[in-house]
Amino acid sequence: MPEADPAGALALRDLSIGVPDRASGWRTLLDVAALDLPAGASLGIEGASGAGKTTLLHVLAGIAAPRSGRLAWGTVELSTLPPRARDAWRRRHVGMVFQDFHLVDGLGATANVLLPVSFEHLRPDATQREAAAALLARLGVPGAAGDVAALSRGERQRVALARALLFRPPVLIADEPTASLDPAAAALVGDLLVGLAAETGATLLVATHDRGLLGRLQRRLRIEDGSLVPA
Ligand SMILES: Nc1ncnc2c1ncn2[C@@H]1O[C@H](COP(=O)(O)OP(=O)(O)OP(=O)(O)O)[C@@H](O)[C@H]1O
Repeated sequence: MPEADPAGALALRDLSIGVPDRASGWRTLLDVAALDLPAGASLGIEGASGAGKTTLLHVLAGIAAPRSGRLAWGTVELSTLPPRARDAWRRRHVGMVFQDFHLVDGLGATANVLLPVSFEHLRPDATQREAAAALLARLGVPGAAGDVAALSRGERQRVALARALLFRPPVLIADEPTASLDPAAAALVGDLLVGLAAETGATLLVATHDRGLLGRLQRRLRIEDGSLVPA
């Protein structure tokens, strides 16, 4: 097992998370007094629909800002960074996997895996192409050049997983990654997600209702009545 990158250690203090609200201006979804995760750990987050799982993951990924409090990954105080600096941090440190894959139809699997390189306004080099092809082969995705629209849902999620892992990020965040898959595909994607996070030393955060996937994670918390409680 590789040593986990210290950039993947999470520390939250007095964090308050919510969403804009038309009537009151702001609706708090979740308050976290303290949460620490060592680099390389895995955490599952449960909670009823609308509890705030996605909002929490977005804050932890730096997509959205907390209302107040401290959020640090390693030595980076993410909660103090302006949006552009948060985006730059996220591109270098976080791999994201979503329930609905976020693939670009019309492109092949390899091209989809290489999309983060294009987001940096760069052309993928030979090493990156080889890394993408190797990941897809490792994940058992057939026909890397063919249109991803022709792939099964489980195969599409494996392409999304390869894309999240391309830069071997210290943090892997997955939002209901198995929810739209049949049981066999969900089990395979769950195994790969947990296995590859462990193999690369990444800290893994997963919001999910999938009991099988939750059972493979080291720690489980539940959003209940605006707090994070042991699940
Ligand atoms: N940008 C936004 N503006 C206003 N309200 C929002 C915004 N994003 C989410 N919400 C609301 O915040 C609440 C929490 O949403 P969130 O998507 O985080 O929940 P969730 O636990 O992930 O739910 P699900 O399991 O259904 O995906 C919901 O009531 C949602 O409608």
